Amino acid sequence: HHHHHQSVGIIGAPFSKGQPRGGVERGPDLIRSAGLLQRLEEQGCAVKDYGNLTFEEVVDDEPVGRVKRARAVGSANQRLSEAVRAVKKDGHTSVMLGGDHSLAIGSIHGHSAAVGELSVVWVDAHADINTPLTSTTGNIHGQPMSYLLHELHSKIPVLPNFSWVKPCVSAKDLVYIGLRDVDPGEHYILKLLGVKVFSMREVDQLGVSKVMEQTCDYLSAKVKKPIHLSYDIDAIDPSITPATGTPVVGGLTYREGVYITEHLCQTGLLSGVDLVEVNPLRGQTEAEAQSTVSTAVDLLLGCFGRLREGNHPPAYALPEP
Ligand SMILES: N[C@@H](CSCCS(N)(=O)=O)C(=O)O
Ligand SMILES: [Mn+2]
Ligand SMILES: [Mn+2]
Ligand SMILES: [Mn+2]
Repeated sequence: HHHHHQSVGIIGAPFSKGQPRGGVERGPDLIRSAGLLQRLEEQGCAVKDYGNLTFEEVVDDEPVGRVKRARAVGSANQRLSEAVRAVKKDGHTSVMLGGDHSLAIGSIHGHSAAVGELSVVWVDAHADINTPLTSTTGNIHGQPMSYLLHELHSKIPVLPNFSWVKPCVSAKDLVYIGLRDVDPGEHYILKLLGVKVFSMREVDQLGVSKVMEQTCDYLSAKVKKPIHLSYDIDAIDPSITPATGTPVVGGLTYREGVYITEHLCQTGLLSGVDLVEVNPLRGQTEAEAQSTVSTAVDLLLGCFGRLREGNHPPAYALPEP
């Protein structure tokens, strides 16, 4: 048999209705064709590709209050939740390739259905914690965390195709890294709930290694829980990853971005990963799309044992003359 660092289950979620810009649904296949699975296997992972989910067409998905495309988003995430739960039940670390960040609703919900309580590390320029009533855009990719937190449950109105969503994360088990574009309503929520936040100011002040040290100390202060890493490619500076829907200057360097995944990998607690918001149509050139996709691949390889010092297969032996 072979030594396997990790057993990885890949789910493609080609979904874009959490936001208005076409192209983000191309993320899963672009990340695959950039060689993700082959590279994971080369570094000693066992990889199972569960393929791309298909989502039901929803007609007449009229706004509910300000919330846009609720029926499509609710339906897609219910399907994703089932799929992630099954991947976890098969014993893999789940990797959900987006698609927009509204997919974190299903991914985290399904992960928690399989493993129970978990910690969430949310790496993003944005907090994505608007409630349906604080959101000014109505785009659900800016709201996913609000549906998942126990502490916000009373602030969530009834939405069509959302009745299946049960809050499953406690505010004390959530850590943000990379924030630099947070709405007033979101900032109020983060302060009210005392959510742990390492904004880009803290990244500058502490450096990424201290941020990761403090993140892991904070999350394991009481009970070590499986970690769900929800990585929005727009956490990285747009000079590196411009092909995304809501780019914000002053982001993480490539090196900081990879350090985050390398560090979480070595905790041995990484249990589910999202990689979202890669949108090739938002790049001005093919090269910009390629840089964005290849960075996404490298971030994922860091989650599963790749080290910049180099790697070699466990069974490696020098060739004899
Ligand atoms: N805060 C804004 C922008 S949220 C950006 C969503 S994402 N998933 O981080 O790209 C909103 O609520 O629409
Ligand atoms: Mn062995
Ligand atoms: Mn974002
Ligand atoms: Mn996001």
